[in-house]
Amino acid sequence: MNVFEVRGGNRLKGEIQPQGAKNEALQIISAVLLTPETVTIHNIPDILDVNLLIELLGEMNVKVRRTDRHTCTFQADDVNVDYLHSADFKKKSGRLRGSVMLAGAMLARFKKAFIPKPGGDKIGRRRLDTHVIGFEKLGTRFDYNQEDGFFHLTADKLQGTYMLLDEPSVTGTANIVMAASMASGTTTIYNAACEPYLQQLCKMLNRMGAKISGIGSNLLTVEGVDYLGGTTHTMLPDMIEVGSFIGLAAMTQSEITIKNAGINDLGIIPDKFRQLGIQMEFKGDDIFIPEQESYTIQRYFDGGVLTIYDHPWPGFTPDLLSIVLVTAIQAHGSVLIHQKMFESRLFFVDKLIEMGAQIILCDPHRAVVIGLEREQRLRGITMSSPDIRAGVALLIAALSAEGKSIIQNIEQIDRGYQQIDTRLQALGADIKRSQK
Ligand SMILES: CC(=O)N[C@H]1[C@@H](OP(=O)(O)OP(=O)(O)OC[C@H]2O[C@@H](n3ccc(=O)[nH]c3=O)[C@H](O)[C@@H]2O)O[C@H](CO)[C@@H](O)[C@@H]1O
Ligand SMILES: C=C(OP(=O)(O)O)C(=O)O
Repeated sequence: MNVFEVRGGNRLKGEIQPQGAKNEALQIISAVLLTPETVTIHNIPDILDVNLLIELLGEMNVKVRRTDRHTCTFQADDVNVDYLHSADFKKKSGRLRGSVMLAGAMLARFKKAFIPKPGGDKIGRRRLDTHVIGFEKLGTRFDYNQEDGFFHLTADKLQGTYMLLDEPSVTGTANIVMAASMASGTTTIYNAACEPYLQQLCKMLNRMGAKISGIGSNLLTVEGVDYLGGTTHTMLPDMIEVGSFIGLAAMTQSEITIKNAGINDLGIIPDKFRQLGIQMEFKGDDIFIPEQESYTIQRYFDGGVLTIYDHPWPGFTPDLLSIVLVTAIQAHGSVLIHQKMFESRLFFVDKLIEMGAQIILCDPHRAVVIGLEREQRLRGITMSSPDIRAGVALLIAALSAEGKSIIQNIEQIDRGYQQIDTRLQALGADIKRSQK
């Protein structure tokens, strides 16, 4: 088992560039199944989840050629649909959430798909109803196998229709859009998710010949086409990494420049960190975060305590709430963190409390952070990373703490952050990966 050994307290300095977006990559790479032609993808993050998805495509007989570490060419001209029945697929696909999105593309092209019991973060119930009901509305039959947790999906033909999604599920919308792109007639998807990940997917599909309008809104119209062709796509910078680096800079009192941050696609993210009192300057597409001795959490106009909560895009992404929470630990003032979507994503605060943070966990969804105002440092401890974002939040806490911390289960961090140890070492962080 790999662990990170962290000695906290160093101020960091320098430039860091975000990787390509993980959650976009999982959609885009699934979409290569929609065409027998070549698809070239740039800025692919070199992380566990994405590498596993690429491996799965290889096992399905998709020709994969890595031209460099972050560029791959895919050609799905001889897909082995039967691989999806194999024990190997069940095992591997169950290790990441993104594998569910193979289904939309498979249905569009082969009228047959499986949704595995998905992996991904164990952060509470993560239902797939929106995906399956959307497919059903397009004319798909499904069979749910209680034993293996697999949905078996088949269709004679996909027929466009109107649908109002039960919730704006990110991977669900991606799946339905991919299936609808090659259905007969027009599909209208209302209450669609509209994260930049999805905007990027829709733009890519349009370049392949799809007819999707309403991109960036919660009302997508997809006119089905018979055939999609090859294309080239470049992933946006990972907005969750950008947010993580902003939080890291504030907690460790560091001066950091986030290069090529993709500012136009960050939505409300910079504003949420500004509400914590963090200063930042946009210089072209870079974000400069100055060293700040202190930062003060804003209050509402009426003096009320600030609440930061998650909401479907363009609201604040749930994937950054753990980072906001940890960043508030050394602020002046208090904030209520309300994680509405996931019911098990806040339990990692136990470790932060053990390190000396002042946090009240009100219930599984809400925690109040009372800032320490840098009057007292956190203490290093041994802890285990429960999910990707909590893992990085703990890493930020450890880098700001006094003494040594050991972070176990770092595979969780590696799922989503590319060589985070070496990249942070380059900024002056004392972090070592070792086997225990
Ligand atoms: C691979 C990938 O892209 N993963 C992201 C994707 O997961 P994923 O697509 O799995 O998440 P969903 O958007 O389906 O929703 C996540 C959970 O939140 C609940 N829910 C969703 C929408 C809503 O308005 N209210 C609500 O309560 C759902 O019931 C579900 O349990 O989107 C999540 C929500 O942004 C992110 O945390 C994940 O990082
Ligand atoms: C929850 C996340 O990922 P996944 O959906 O892959 O588990 C995340 O990226 O924060």
